[in-house]
Amino acid sequence: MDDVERARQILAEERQSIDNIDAALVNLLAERFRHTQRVGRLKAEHGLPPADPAREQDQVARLKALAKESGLDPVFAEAFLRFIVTEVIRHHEQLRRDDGA
Ligand SMILES: C=C(O[C@@H]1C=C(C(=O)O)C=C[C@H]1O)C(=O)O
Repeated sequence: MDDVERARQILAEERQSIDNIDAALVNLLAERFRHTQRVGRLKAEHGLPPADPAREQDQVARLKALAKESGLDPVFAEAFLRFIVTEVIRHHEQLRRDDGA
C-alpha cells in the first residue's frame, strides 16, 4: 500500500469515527430537548419565567471548567451552550403562549 492509499484509509476511518460521534451528539441533543420540553411545560403551567439567567451562569461556569479539563476551547463550549439555551428559551416562550391561549 502506498502512502496516499494509506492516507485515504486513515481518512475513511477518522470519518467513520466523526459520523458515529455526530450521531451520538444528535441523540443526546434530542434527549436534552425532551427534558427541557418537560421543564418548559412545567414552567408554563405554573407561571414561571422561561429563562433563568442564574442557572445559566452556573451551567456556563461548570461547562467551561469541564471544557478546559477535556482540552476543548472554553469559549467555544460557552457559545455552544448559549446556542442551545437560546433555542430552549424560544420553546419555553412558545409553550407559555400556547398555555395562555
Ligand atoms: C431548562 C431550563 O430553562 C432554560 C434553559 C436552560 C437550559 O437549556 O439548560 C437553562 C436555564 C433556563 O434559562 C431551566 O430553567 O432549567
